[in-house]
Amino acid sequence: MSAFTLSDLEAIVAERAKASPSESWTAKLVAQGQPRAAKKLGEEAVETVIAALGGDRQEITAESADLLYHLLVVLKLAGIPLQDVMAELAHRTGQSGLAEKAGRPAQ
Ligand SMILES: N=c1c2ncn([C@@H]3O[C@H](COP(=O)(O)OP(=O)(O)OP(=O)(O)O)[C@@H](O)[C@H]3O)c2ncn1[C@@H]1O[C@H](COP(=O)(O)O)[C@@H](O)[C@H]1O
Repeated sequence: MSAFTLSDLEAIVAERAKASPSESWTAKLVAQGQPRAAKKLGEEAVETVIAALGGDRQEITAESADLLYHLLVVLKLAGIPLQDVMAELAHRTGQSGLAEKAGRPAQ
């Protein structure tokens, strides 16, 4: 199993967002703004749905990777740390310990 995490990818996105748009897809997307990034996210979501319906494991895996990457770009442009999303997910488990661990106070 890979030790690479979404947090690692979030840090890469933050770093590459500062690069020149001519040398980085991330920087290019960020420079084009949220409408373009959100449209790209939508496209990747549709491609993931199509792959899921096709049932090819490799395609589903590749499209899911594209989807998660583009989601992180959209979150970056929205100014929302991944940790906030994880805290929301933890909160939904109803386990206050998990929610606090993910950075959201238990309610
Ligand atoms: N995980 C990704 C990742 N997934 C997908 N993509 C890019 O997303 C782009 C869009 O994918 P598409 O299949 O839609 O390509 P396309 O049809 O040519 O794009 P358009 O015609 O829609 O413009 C491609 O250029 C992919 O390379 C990614 N680009 C970057 N990353 C990560 O971000 C890091 C930094 O990348 P740069 O910002 O390019 O340095 C990389 O090392 C990776 O870790």
